[in-house]
Amino acid sequence: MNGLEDADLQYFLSSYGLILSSFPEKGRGLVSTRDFSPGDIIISQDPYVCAPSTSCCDGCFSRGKLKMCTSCQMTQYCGSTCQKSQWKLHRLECQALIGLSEDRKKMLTPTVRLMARLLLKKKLQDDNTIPTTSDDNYDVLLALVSHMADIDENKLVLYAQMANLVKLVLPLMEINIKEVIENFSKMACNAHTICDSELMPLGTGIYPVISIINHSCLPNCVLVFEGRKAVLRAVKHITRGTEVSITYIETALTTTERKKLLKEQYFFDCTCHCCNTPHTVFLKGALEDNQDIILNGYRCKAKPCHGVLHHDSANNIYRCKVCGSTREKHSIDQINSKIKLLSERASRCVSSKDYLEAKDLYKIVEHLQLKIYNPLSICLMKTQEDIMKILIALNDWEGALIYCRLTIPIYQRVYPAIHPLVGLQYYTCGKLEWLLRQAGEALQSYTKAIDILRITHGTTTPFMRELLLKIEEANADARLLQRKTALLQ
Ligand SMILES: C[S@@+](CC[C@H](N)C(=O)[O-])C[C@H]1O[C@@H](n2cnc3c(N)ncnc32)[C@H](O)[C@@H]1O
Repeated sequence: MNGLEDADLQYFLSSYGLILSSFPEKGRGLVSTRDFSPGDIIISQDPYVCAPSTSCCDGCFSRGKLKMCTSCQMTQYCGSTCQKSQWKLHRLECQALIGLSEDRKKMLTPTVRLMARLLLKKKLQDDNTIPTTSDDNYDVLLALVSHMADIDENKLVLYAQMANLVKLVLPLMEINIKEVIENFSKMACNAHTICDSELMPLGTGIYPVISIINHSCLPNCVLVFEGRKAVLRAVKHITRGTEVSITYIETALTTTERKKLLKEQYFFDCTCHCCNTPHTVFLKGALEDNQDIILNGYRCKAKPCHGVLHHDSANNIYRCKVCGSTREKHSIDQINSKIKLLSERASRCVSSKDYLEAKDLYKIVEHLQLKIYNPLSICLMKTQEDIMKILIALNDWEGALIYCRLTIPIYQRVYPAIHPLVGLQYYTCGKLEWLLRQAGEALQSYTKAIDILRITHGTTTPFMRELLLKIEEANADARLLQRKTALLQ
């Protein structure tokens, strides 16, 4: 990016209270030039390009009733407004898609379509068919990191194959294969998954300014999506001069796992506060231990000890730090092998919608996990979540509520207090309680949900308006119930 464009971008960012800065160990990043409070929108941006990965409207990413583009039969819209809004770009894409054989169409992954759209958008901007702005131009994209030197050869071969496919899709365009390969590697570490309000993935987008934001495992901001628009909100007080950060990964992982994932996908060694400070936490109010061992470690078998086990590699055993009792490594390995096999079978049953079998299998997995892992471990949380989803699919609200409630203490341990997933789990809990006519409990859960989600999601989206309505309903019902009880006494 040349000096002038950099100055344009700085000018654009200054209107949001942000400045583009450079960090020796991270490259570029965004720093606040004013204070932000939790819930404040810092910046929102439409994607340079985006592509759905599931059945949703290509314009607004909604999932209601959709109509297929009659020409290419590959792009869907919720109505004519969305179709018109995308027409300039889709007109070129549509012409290309019509010319493809059915076999080629099948090879068009969302990533390949995203790249084709990127090249088409650049062409439209080069031809002045659509405007170029300081935050919506190919040059901002060119400045994104690609980590080309770090990518392994197999990945590069894959990117080259994908670049050739893009060339086949756009035969009338002059395609620079090297540039497309580099763009694929940029996508891998800069693109964002577009999710709905309940964090279900809908597609992928490239947001050139949002992509300048660096990662922290304990970030001060959260990125949510309103349709295709990415909205960055503060989740903590951010004082002037502080770097804004988001998390690139699911943080319900141990430090070792997070570091590995970030290194593999984003090519950096995370040195955030969370990764650098060995966490000492309290379990059952008394025991202190390292966060990683609590989240992924094995538990003491001796009752009523709640100790976690430390690996004694010299003797190939696990030893409890609290009571000293031991467990053989091979017996733990045996149980883990069973867990793995049963989880795979259960997951296959879910894919084939055999929920009853899946439920039974996951319950055995849970039983085995409880034998070796401590009750706050991440793997147990994941199994309990799977069981909850299956029970919801089976309309077993009571069972689902029990599992939903079981996961909340683990959510509270693995996520920061203001995290969309914690808010959404309270929301699910509230919905189940409401279905079971537990208005008072539902009101409490909805209130907890809204306390978090008003910060992460704001209050104006349809999803949040619905939640606010649910709270009103639950409130009215809970008061009615109170009055009835008072009359009976
Ligand atoms: C989406 S980009 C962020 C912007 C990037 N720093 C730049 O200069 O354009 C992601 C890349 O930024 C760097 N990065 C992000 N967060 C980091 C962190 N916490 N520590 C070190 N490098 C980081 C890594 O190179 C990563 O692949």
